[in-house]
Order: sequence, then structure tokens, then C-alpha cells
Amino acid sequence: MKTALTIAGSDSGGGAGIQADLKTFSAHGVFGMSVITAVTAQNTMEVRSVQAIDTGIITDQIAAIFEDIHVDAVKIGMLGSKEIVETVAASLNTFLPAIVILDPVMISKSGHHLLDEKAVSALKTELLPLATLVTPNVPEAEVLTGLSIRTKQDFYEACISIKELGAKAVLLKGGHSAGNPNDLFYDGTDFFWIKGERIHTKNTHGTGCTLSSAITSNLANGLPLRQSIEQAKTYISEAIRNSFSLGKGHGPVHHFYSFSKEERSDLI
Ligand SMILES: Nc1ncnc2c1ncn2[C@@H]1O[C@H](COP(=O)(O)OP(=O)(O)O)[C@@H](O)[C@H]1O
Ligand SMILES: Cc1ncc(COP(=O)(O)O)c(N)n1
Repeated sequence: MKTALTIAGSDSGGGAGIQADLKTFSAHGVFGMSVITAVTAQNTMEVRSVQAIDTGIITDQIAAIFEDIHVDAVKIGMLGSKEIVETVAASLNTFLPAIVILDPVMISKSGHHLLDEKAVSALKTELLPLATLVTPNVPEAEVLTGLSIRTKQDFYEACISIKELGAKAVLLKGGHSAGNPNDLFYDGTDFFWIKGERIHTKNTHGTGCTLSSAITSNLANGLPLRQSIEQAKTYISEAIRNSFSLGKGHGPVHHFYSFSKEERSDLI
């Protein structure tokens, strides 16, 4: 059984964060583990309050896992503060996981800031260089680069700029752009577009968390990076297509087993 670890915030409403990540890992036949960085009191409409977790127990959670269990891939989501960014970077520098997918979570679908402004520069200097792949959405890529991203050309320029910050590869997600949600990949050599068709729904809570966790799962299962991203795009598109109204705000995407029973037994 392959393993994946999510280092992220808890979403009490279950649509995003740690909860979405673990559902995605399970749906891919990967054994999921979690390090909680913050607890949010959240539902489909709002983030009411956030409690950051003490850095000492974040360090302990990471060490407890790595000192006992082999981790095939790590996904990083909400970190909240500069101190937590630095704590997670220090632990990753100790345990040096082979695969790190960084989703630079900054603002929730409901509009709540999930990362302090002071944390952005630490994220850029300390965490991006450790990432196998970083998966910003357009507003996050604008914060990381200082660019305004509207046109296709802007997507290319933003990817180049984020790659220069030290990540091995970038997937700039197009969910927030007008038109079809096409995502652009860049690894310093090749660009390729991962094309999508816009699904008209307000139930998109957890899309970014789910996409990055699906990529993490595919990499943990041994797929190459490009195939991991393409299959994850299929997974998130189906998950959005099957999303449902739960609560009064942005409902969650639907997680499902993306492989047959036979394939599933091969993974165990
Ligand atoms: N309405 C939609 N229809 C189809 N795909 C979408 C839609 N919204 C987002 N996506 C896709 O979901 C993934 C997450 O993207 P995005 O919503 O931009 O990220 P985030 O959740 O971090 O804001 C991307 O692959 C994006 O293209
Ligand atoms: C704990 C946590 N992590 C991440 C997100 C972002 O997800 P979304 O952009 O879909 O609100 C969130 N809302 N809560």
C-alpha cells in the first residue's frame, strides 16, 4: 500500500482542507496521513474562525510520521502563518521527502484569508524551493509574482516567474479565469496545457485541495508527473460534475473510486 501525507488545515464542513485530501487519497487507493496546521470553523458559506496549531506539535506530528512510516508523497495545503511555513520547511529539510506537492492556499472560496501577508515571503523563499510541483490558482499566482494574469501570454509569464522562485515545476490553474478552466504546466523546459470544460455550478468548494491531492496520490502510486496531472484533471472534472448542494453556500465536490475493484486489489 502506498502512502501520502497531507500537511494542511482542517475544514469542519468537510469540503476542503485535510478532509478533502484524505477523501481523495482513499479514492485513489492510497493510505492517507495528516498533519494539522490549523483548525477552521468553516461551512459552505464562511470561515468563522481559525485556530493555528502550536508549532511544537506540528513539528512533532511530522517527526512522528517520518520516524516510523515510509511516506511516498507529501501534499501541503493551508499553512496560515509565517511561523508555520518556517516550521514545515524546517521539518521537510530534516526528512527530505522525495515528492512534495505545494498548494499555496491563500483565500477560501468564501473569501476568507487563510494565509497571513507576512507568510508570503517565507512561502516563496523557504517552501517553493522544496516543491516538486506548486499548484497556484490565478489570484495566488498574482500574489506570488506581482503580475496581473488575464491572457494566455500572462499564464506563460507567470509560470516562468514562479519557476524562477525555485519550484521544480508549476501548474497554474485556470479555474478563476473567464472561459474554459485550462491549466498551464511548466517545468523549466516544456509547457503543456491541461484542458478542461467549464462546468456551471457554484459547488466548487475544495477543488484546489482535491486536484493537488489527486496529483499527490498518482505520484505516490508511481505514475510519472505529466500522467499524474492529466489523470488528476480527469478526477477533479468528474468530481465537480458530480458535486452537490450541501448547505447554503459553495457545496463540495464528489469523491469517487476512480479505478476498478481489480485495480484496487492490485494496489494493496
Ligand atoms: N467550474 C469548473 N469547471 C471545471 N473545472 C473547474 C472549474 N473550476 C475549477 N476547475 C478546475 O479545478 C481545478 C482547481 O482549480 P481552481 O478552482 O482554479 O483552484 P482553487 O480551488 O485553488 O481556487 C483546476 O484544474 C481548474 O481548472
Ligand atoms: C482548511 C482549508 N484549506 C483550504 C481551503 C481552500 O479551499 P476552497 O478554495 O475550495 O475554499 C479551505 N477553504 N479550507
